[in-house]
Amino acid sequence: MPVAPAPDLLPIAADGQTPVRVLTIAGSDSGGGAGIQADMRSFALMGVHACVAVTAVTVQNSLGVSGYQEITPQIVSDQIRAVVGDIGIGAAKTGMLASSAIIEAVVTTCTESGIGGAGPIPLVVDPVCASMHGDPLLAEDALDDLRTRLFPLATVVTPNLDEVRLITGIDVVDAQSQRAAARALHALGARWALVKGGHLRSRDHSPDLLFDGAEYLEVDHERIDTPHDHGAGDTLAAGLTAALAHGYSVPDAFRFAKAWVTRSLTAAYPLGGGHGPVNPLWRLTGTLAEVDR
Ligand SMILES: Nc1ncnc2c1ncn2[C@@H]1O[C@H](COP(=O)(O)OP(=O)(O)OP(=O)(O)O)[C@@H](O)[C@H]1O
Ligand SMILES: Cc1ncc(COP(=O)(O)O)c(N)n1
Repeated sequence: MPVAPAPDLLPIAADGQTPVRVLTIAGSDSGGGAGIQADMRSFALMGVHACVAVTAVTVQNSLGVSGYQEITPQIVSDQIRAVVGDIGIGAAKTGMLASSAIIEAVVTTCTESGIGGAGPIPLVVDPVCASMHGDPLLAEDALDDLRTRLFPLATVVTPNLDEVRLITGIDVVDAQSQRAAARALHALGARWALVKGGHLRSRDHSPDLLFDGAEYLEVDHERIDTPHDHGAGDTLAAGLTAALAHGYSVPDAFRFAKAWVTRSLTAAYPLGGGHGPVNPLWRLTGTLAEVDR
């Protein structure tokens, strides 16, 4: 697959005034490291205006998630309609969706709004099932709706290896099983499947694999030695979403997003007594060229 070099930085505003807009449909993290808060930090630093449809409010810190309150499906749909109709968006992403009822509301509203599927607005689906601490963020009985209702709408799905196991039953341990997982995810209806390698804990690398049903594209990076990787998945998906909103192809958006999250991992910081967040604030003084990609 021929791939143009990923942009070092995304252009700030197409017309010099109003930036490209995106929509994140996700949960709030009170600790400020993942979910909507991770998305907003990255989007702001990528020069993208982010609209938000909140799905749930989690009670969370660096040690874990102790509870959450779902937003009603009607209010989730209303948030999406309100911003798509007035502000207009170039791409959207989903994160924590919590329940079958919220998945159904998101699928219905995205479909009628031209988001994902045959619509003109690309949709990145990060199928969040649990936090990095293992605390559930999706009802068990909603897994099938994620697979059968949301995946067919996805331009790209971005599961980590735990989510791959839940969704496909495949245990990814090496390059061969990572390819098998990508094929299984693509067969569920996503146009592109991105199997993230961050949980291949035994490896000294973190290879991510993208598949469009025909060809594989792997973008790898040496593992960064840090326990502070909270929000890494959201940050990768935010990078994809921003680049897609700018009109980049999925492979180019992937290369940009991988460089963005890698650079944000190198700048991650300790916070509280557990896992600190990845840190896109490097963008204020640094460049993507500072990571070897
Ligand atoms: N230690 C690391 N060094 C380099 N890259 C990493 C590391 N950990 C994760 N990544 C990269 O970060 C991105 C997110 O991957 P990961 O598989 O950890 O997803 P995730 O579990 O959804 O993230 P998180 O739970 O941390 O939010 C991927 O591009 C992955 O390769
Ligand atoms: C609201 C919300 N969304 C997503 C995650 C996943 O992020 P992580 O895997 O880093 O815990 C999270 N913990 N909280």
